[in-house]
Amino acid sequence: MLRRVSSPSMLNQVAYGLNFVKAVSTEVLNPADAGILSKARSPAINFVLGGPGVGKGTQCTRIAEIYGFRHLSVGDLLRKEISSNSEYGDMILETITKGKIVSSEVTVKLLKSAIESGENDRFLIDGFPRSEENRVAYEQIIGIEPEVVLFFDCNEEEMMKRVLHRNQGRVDDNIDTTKERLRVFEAYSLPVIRYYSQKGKLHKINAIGTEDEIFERLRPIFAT
Ligand SMILES: Nc1ncnc2c1ncn2[C@@H]1O[C@H](COP(=O)(O)OP(=O)(O)O)[C@@H](O)[C@H]1O
Ligand SMILES: O=c1ccn([C@@H]2O[C@H](COP(=O)(O)OP(=O)(O)O)[C@@H](O)[C@H]2O)c(=O)[nH]1
Ligand SMILES: [Mg+2]
Repeated sequence: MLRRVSSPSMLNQVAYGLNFVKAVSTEVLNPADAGILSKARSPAINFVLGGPGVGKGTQCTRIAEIYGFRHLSVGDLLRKEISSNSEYGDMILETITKGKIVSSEVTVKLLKSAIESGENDRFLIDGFPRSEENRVAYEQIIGIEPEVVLFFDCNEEEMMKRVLHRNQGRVDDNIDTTKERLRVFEAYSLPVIRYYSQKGKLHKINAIGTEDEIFERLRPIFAT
């Protein structure tokens, strides 16, 4: 169970230059919880990164099914919060609609409970961390080093085309929000990708091709 304290945020949001939505709660996770999952276990974590519409969700579904991972789309976790009328729902909807990044305080809390729930201990975390600030918050609160970080690489024209053809009724799948998501990806997510590249954990995948072709590029990473 996460407790909260009302002291100033332990995450130096300004230092990471994030444009936080003003309405976001100032509550923070208690540092006493940092790095500790409440169940005595050590899950295996893999991150799946890439711009909007690049095919993260599509490939995660396949990898999860064939190689027995639990697929956690952080975007889906946030959308569930909106539809369940949680206290954060309005703020999350506003942030997603603008194509910005939701506060780590909320995202990491949701991710932590999702990791703690269920039986499967091997995770594909899809679409997170989206910024260096997300990454640092994850390290402080969850603290499990990812084994593999996938980066799906694709040109912006193709990503825009895929988003606009996605047809899932998402508030953010329109030209203007997707332009902003592409800008946010470049400004905030690429530094995370560079970080894991420098750590030798990054697997860059060419995301151009058929779904089958891309899955074949992923097999060698997981079929060990
Ligand atoms: N290799 C591919 N070629 C063309 N379209 C694709 C490919 N992979 C996925 N798509 C389609 O592109 C859209 C975005 O895919 P999705 O998996 O939701 O991406 P992401 O999770 O990265 O935003 C979906 O409509 C999906 O069916
Ligand atoms: O860790 C995350 C994951 C998602 N989002 C928000 O949720 C949106 C949709 O994310 P998702 O991963 O579902 O989009 P995709 O990249 O798959 O199109 C993003 O643009 C962000 O506004 C976020 O703030 N933090
Ligand atoms: Mg997705």
